[in-house]
Order: sequence, then C-alpha cells, then structure tokens
Amino acid sequence: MKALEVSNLTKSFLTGKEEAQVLKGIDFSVDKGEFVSIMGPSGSGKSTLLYLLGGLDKPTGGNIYFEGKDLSTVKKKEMSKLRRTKIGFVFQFYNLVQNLSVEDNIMLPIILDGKNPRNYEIKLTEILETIGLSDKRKQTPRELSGGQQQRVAIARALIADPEIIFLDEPIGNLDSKTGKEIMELFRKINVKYGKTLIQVTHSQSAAQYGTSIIRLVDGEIVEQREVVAI
Ligand SMILES: Nc1ncnc2c1ncn2[C@@H]1O[C@H](COP(=O)(O)OP(=O)(O)OP(=O)(O)O)[C@@H](O)[C@H]1O
Repeated sequence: MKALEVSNLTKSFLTGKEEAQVLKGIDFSVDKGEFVSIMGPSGSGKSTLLYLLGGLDKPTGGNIYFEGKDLSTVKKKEMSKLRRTKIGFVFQFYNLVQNLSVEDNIMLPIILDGKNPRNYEIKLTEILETIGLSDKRKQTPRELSGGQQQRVAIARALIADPEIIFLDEPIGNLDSKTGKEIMELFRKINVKYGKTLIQVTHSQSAAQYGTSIIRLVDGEIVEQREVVAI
C-alpha cells in the first residue's frame, strides 16, 4: 500500500514580477513503512517539497495522493484535521512552546484536536519512556539540552499516532553524537512502530538510516535509490 504518491508536482513562487519555478514536475511514490531521505544542494527545493507533501502549502500543479486520497480535493478544514491526526512534523529548531512543560508540549496536538488528554495518559507515559525523558515530564524546554528538546518534538509528533512523519533537517542543529542518537530513535520509530518517515537532510550519514534516497537538483529528481546497509 502506498503512503504517498506524487505526480507531475510543480511549485512556483512569485517574487515581485519574477516567477521562479522551484519544483519542475516531480514524480515518485512512498510505500507504507518506508523511510525516505530527500537530499540535494541548498535551494534545490527540498523543504518546499516536504511542505507540499505535508499539506502545509499548496502546489501550483500536479497531484499528491495521501493514502490514495487526492489532496487537491480536500477542503481546508478537512486538511487541518488530516494534519492533526495522520501527519506528524519534526523541525530543525524543535518549535516547542517555551512556557509549557514537556508533557503539555507533547499533548498539544491532542488538545488542539479537541480530545480529552486524560485518555492519552498511558500513551504519554509509554512515549516518554521510548524517547527516554520519563524523568523530565514536568520540566520546560529551556531546562533541556537540544537533543532532549528534539526528543520532545518527536514525542509530540507521535502522540496522535500519525501514519507519516515529516522531518525537516531533524539533526541540523545538533552535535554529531546527539544527532546519531536521534537518528537511532527515528530508526526505531520506523522499524518498531512501522511509521513512514520522510526526512530532508544534508547529512549523508543521516540518510543512511533510511530505506531510500531521493536526490533533487534544481527542482527535479536526478536520482532515486535504495539505501544499501553497510
Ligand atoms: N515562500 C517563498 N517565496 C519565494 N521563494 C521561495 C519561497 N520558499 C522557497 N522559495 C525559493 O525556492 C527555492 C527552494 O527553496 P527550498 O527552501 O525548498 O530549498 P532547500 O533545498 O530546502 O534549501 P536548503 O537546503 O538551503 O534549506 C529557493 O530559491 C527559495 O528562495
């Protein structure tokens, strides 16, 4: 079963009178349970592609099928619901709410979805254990290291049990040892929990944790290959 299918996807931005075509007809698909890394030079369109796939922005042309559903037919309200329930995001700079505790940050998608956080207590405890922050649940983000803050962001992405998680340079702000630990955690989330992951990364070693690599150059896919375990 396909998690995502993309067909002839294009995206242009208008800056002043100039129209810049950033994505020039992208085609690929992602199976459920895959861990795809999108790589390529700065400005090649990686983040733009990730935001389109995650429904954070709209394409200029082409189609994105999310579990077979054409996103262009999904209304705004339904799209927000889809993002809250089926999609998780992890960003380079964590995007945590500074004055909320670790557990409240993690519960945010549940509260925003109008659900009762009490029903998620057991899940929260399990996730805190998985990410290794059971003893930090009452602390606030500024009391945590960068790696710990990224773990909280990962927990927040997991709490609603999404189908697919998008990662935008998830270890771009971390030292190499911490980055490795975070990548191990993503591998576990992929293999043990069967989540589909799509990451944008500049790091060849981070890409090696995935199952396949898509290389973008100047808004086009120039290479698509399986990751061979070394
Ligand atoms: N909202 C926007 N308005 C205008 N131009 C944009 C917008 N977003 C992105 N671009 C342009 O699209 C191009 C691709 O940007 P994008 O951020 O997708 O690249 P990237 O491959 O992720 O780069 P990096 O590795 O540096 O993050 C760039 O030239 C950028 O200036």
